[in-house]
Amino acid sequence: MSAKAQIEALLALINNAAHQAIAEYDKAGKEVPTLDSVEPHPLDISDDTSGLKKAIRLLEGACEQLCVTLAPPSHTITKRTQNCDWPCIMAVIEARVPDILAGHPGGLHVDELSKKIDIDAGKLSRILRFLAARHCFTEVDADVFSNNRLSLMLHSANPIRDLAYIQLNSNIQASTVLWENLTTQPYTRSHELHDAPLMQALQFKGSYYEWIESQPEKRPTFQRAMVGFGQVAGSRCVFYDYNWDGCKTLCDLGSGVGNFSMPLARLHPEIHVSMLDLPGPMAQARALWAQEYPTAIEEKRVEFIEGDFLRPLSVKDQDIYYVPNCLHNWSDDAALVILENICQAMGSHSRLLVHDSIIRPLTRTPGKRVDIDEAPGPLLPNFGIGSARSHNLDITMLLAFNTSERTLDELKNLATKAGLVMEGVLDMVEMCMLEFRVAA
Ligand SMILES: C[S@@+](CC[C@H](N)C(=O)[O-])C[C@H]1O[C@@H](n2cnc3c(N)ncnc32)[C@H](O)[C@@H]1O
Repeated sequence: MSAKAQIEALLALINNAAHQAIAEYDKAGKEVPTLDSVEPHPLDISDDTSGLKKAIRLLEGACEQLCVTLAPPSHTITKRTQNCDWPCIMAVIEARVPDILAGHPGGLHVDELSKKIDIDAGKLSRILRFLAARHCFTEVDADVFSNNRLSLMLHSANPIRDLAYIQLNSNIQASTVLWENLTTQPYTRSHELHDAPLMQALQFKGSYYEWIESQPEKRPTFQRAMVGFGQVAGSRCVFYDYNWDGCKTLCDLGSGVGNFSMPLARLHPEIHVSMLDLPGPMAQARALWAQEYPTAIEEKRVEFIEGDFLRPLSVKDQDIYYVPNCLHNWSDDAALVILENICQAMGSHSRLLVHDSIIRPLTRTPGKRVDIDEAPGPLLPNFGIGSARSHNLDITMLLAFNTSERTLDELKNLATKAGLVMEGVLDMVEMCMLEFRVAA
């Protein structure tokens, strides 16, 4: 296809995808909010966001490919290497600027803001101006800033803020040693968790989870960040897109505080849930459920198990074993041990659901069966920037854990080695859920 034909095709995709996105907002009962709006749209907090996610994946993929095609390459590369979102977002999170502005709906002059947070007004103004130029905060008058749809995501009451904080903190620190980690001993060819760039940067002799366990004050932020991740990844569409009929017992492995288990227990009170995680998260889970869903505890519909999925599991013969966002934290060897432990606990009726981000192929293989969505040409088959989060997560795993996100084939092969057979794949746009049974 010629460049001109590609450009026309991309413009058509952009037009269609934008109209699909508008239709999703309308369907949710309210039209698309303007960027300076501070009222959440029903779709912002909906569990069922697959339609919007599909439209945005196409839109972002096509817009980026169009810009990269038409802009001089020097422009695009320079733009990417001059990314100053990281330090500016970190500064407004640390200074709690969105929290302060929440008390000033008409906006606050930077001189007043500067007095409240003790940061030089001129420097603060430039940081806010940088972010406002990217639609995070609104400059309502010269040097007067107010919150908007994006900046409210960084308010301390929003778990997306915790996700941003955790990711920025670890990625910024780990990035400073990545090159050294890739090229010097003992890190260069190591796949050990304790040799991850972040652990090197922190000079911590252990893995990421040992680091988190060693700092009780960091645990709540991490678990809230996981709530934020579940929201942004649209994980809850699994409640609508998977058939839960017939499930009476479920073991949620690496459950955290129950991002998945609590809504499931509310939607399906007939299911008994066993949550299993390390002692720190389990203590947090008990406290959270006692506060937010005591009925489930009183009715003995939920069990909290301090455990280690790298050891044989005590919870046997469940209808479903559910592993959300966990395998990517482990090397192939360790992930195989986890899968083998689950396989040994499963009965013939049991199903294992692995819910993770999937790396989609960047090449098309004619004749190969495709179990997950593939983008139409001239987009890259993985939707390009439309799938950016899986690749960002892949690099985040490299930085913090020395591990990776996996392709569908890589996950399938690991599970086969563990004695499992894949029964199906649920493509949830950003995440995938793979269903397995024990091999006969
Ligand atoms: C990325 S978080 C996912 C949390 C939750 N499943 C979610 O999706 O929000 C991974 C979880 O695995 C837990 N974990 C780490 N090592 C573990 C182990 N050896 N045994 C059990 N859980 C573990 C962590 O404490 C953490 O809660």
